[in-house]
Amino acid sequence: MVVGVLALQGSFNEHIAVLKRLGVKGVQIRKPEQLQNVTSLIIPGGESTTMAKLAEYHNLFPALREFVKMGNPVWGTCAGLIFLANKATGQKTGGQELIGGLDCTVHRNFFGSQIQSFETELPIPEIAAKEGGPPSCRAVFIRAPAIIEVGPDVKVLADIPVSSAETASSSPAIQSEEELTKSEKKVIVAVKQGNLLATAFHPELTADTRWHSYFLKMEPETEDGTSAIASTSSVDLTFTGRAMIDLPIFQ
Ligand SMILES: NC(=O)CC[C@H](N)C(=O)O
Repeated sequence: MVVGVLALQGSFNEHIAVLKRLGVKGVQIRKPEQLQNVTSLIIPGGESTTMAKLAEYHNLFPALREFVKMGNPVWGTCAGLIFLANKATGQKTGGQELIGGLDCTVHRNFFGSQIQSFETELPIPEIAAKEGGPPSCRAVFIRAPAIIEVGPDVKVLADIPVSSAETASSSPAIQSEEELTKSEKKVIVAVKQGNLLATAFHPELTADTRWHSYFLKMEPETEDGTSAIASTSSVDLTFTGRAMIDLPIFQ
């Protein structure tokens, strides 16, 4: 199994390192033709406008849209979530190109700027049910987006009460209460739609490999019907200390 990781900017090496821990090869993707050599793709966090300009420069958008349309498993983390969304609000002047495919509206910097980055314990019932381990994970939000509207075929995997997102209520990014999802003023931070997975936070910056393991199982099964990798229940799930929030890759 070979997983592509879009390597234009951002935390692509961190994703490749987690895949390696799970015994899976991750390859950097910078050119459209490289997508032919992989069956799934991770779009990492970074600076989404910069990533979009680089993707345009390398003429990657048509091939990325085709890759999504073919139903290949694709996981967008943070900026990668923005790439996959059909609609993004809070964009920079002039906007940014999106791949689309994920039937949702994302707010690009919902929680505010870099200094409003935060970490929180996030309940992940679906992931814990499938991957074992604790019922929550340490979620690292860096100048994070959030999903403010989802279509009927989108399954919510995690959300957080806006109040618990520390600065969210004072974040300049929120236009109005109406922008939030209707249910108890929660904001959605992880979804799945068919073979598309999207998280507003960075599992690649923690020691918890369950999100990667969950994504890999979205891969086609092997000939004998087993999943392509073993479960991660034996993996040490303790958090490896302070996340790399100030990394330049997220500036
Ligand atoms: N950590 C991230 O990927 C930040 C994404 C940021 N909201 C942007 O649009 O650039």
